[in-house]
Amino acid sequence: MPVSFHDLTGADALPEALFKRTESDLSFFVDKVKPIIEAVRTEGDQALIRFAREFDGVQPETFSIQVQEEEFDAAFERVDPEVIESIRFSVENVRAFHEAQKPEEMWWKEMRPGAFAGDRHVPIDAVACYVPRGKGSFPSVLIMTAVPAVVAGVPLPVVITPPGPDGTVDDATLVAARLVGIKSVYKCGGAQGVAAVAYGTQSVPKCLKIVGPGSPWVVAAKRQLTHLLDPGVPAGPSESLILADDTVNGALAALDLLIESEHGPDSSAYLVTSSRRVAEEAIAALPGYWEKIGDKRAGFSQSVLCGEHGGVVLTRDFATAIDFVNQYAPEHLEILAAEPMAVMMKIRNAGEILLGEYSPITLGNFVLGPNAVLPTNSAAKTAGPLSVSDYMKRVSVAYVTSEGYQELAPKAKRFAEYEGFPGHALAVSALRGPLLKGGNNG
Ligand SMILES: NC(=O)c1ccc[n+]([C@@H]2O[C@H](COP(=O)([O-])OP(=O)(O)OC[C@H]3O[C@@H](n4cnc5c(N)ncnc54)[C@H](O)[C@@H]3O)[C@@H](O)[C@H]2O)c1
Ligand SMILES: N[C@H](CO)Cc1c[nH]c[nH+]1
Ligand SMILES: [Zn+2]
Repeated sequence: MPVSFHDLTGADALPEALFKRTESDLSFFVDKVKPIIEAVRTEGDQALIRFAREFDGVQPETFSIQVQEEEFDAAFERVDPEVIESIRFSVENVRAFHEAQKPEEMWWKEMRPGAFAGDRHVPIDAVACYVPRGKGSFPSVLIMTAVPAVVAGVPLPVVITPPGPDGTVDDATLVAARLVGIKSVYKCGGAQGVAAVAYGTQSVPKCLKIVGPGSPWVVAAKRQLTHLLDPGVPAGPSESLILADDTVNGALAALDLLIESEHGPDSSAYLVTSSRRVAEEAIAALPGYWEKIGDKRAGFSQSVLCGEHGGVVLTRDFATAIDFVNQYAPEHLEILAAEPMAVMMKIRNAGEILLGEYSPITLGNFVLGPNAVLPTNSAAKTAGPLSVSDYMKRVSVAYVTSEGYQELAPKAKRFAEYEGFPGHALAVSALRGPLLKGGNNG
């Protein structure tokens, strides 16, 4: 299968079609998730068990939706100590990054003499972290979604994730949950999992917000339930751009192009370069890499890189390659260039930017510290990575003294009269003074 090659050296404009993701059209999934959501709303746990059997192939007769203590213990027994060590390492870095990012509990400043105003940051009461498990298992996503919940101080952080056919949650995901400090893990994924935390069931607590990436089933359900559940950073199928200038080894660019292309056929991944040599070296290197990653992942990577949502883009010059990045607004961007920092300053739209040959996307996905749950489908034009602030809301606070009131009240009264609100005006009129504990100083 040939790698999709888009030679834009003669093109006047960048073709819109290249900016499309599989997520762009969710109509098929939207219709299909409606009855699933309705079944969870009306039947609760019974529907979750039925869908776990239907969509996740769960076999055992008895099946507890909530993960039990002994299941966490058994997971620690089964997971390779080196994997546990990598999870610990990741948790440490991700926690340190998010602690540094945590907003202060409260700030305020004196706006005018005697008039103080600021913000308090208050954790959201209950947040669900979605950890996917379809085409793979994602303990790293548990870390990325649950660590900031714990750092933010969310009173009820819960994890939902699809069960495997044996009715258990992925072992490493349970190890990560315990190391992060998460106690409540529920075996439900897909649209039914999203519906469970939106409505609450006999086992699953109702949450106010859901964070974390997922398949189109998950994304479609989140969109249907926005009136009940804040859907958080829009994170769909993984996607990446590798931006390379003419100083780069094309085989290295191809190696890093491979990374996100192996997630699934719904992913997107392009190498964008103004160097024909880099493009040709990359295209030549890919088949050798596919041979090394097994049939399943090679199949996913090929369907992306040889299909409509990936491949190699050759632009007429490097400025056009940078334009491509800004219009595409990728989830992950890796810059391979002689001066990656200088190039970075020209990028306006990307979820994350990894700079240089020693910062492959893999490091960011797993262990570096920044959050790897990032906006997909061009949402990076307006949104950023998942962060501690996503688990908190701001509450404005203000306090006005008698002195401050004297200056503010007449100005506010004029506004109220102009906007036609006599009640607002009355509250700051001379009527107020005699009603105050402090006497007639209104
Ligand atoms: N943006 C990020 O940070 C990030 C990180 C990791 C993964 N991802 C993306 O998340 C996605 C994970 O998807 P996944 O499939 O591996 O796991 P998933 O858990 O999101 O989806 C699997 C679930 O989908 C449901 N489902 C599957 N087929 C169905 C059907 N025919 N009808 C109804 N429901 C069905 C089932 O409930 C199943 O449990 C991928 O697209 C991957 O690229 C993104
Ligand atoms: N690339 C994903 C975010 O788009 C994160 C991840 C987890 N595991 C592998 N990759
Ligand atoms: Zn990845």
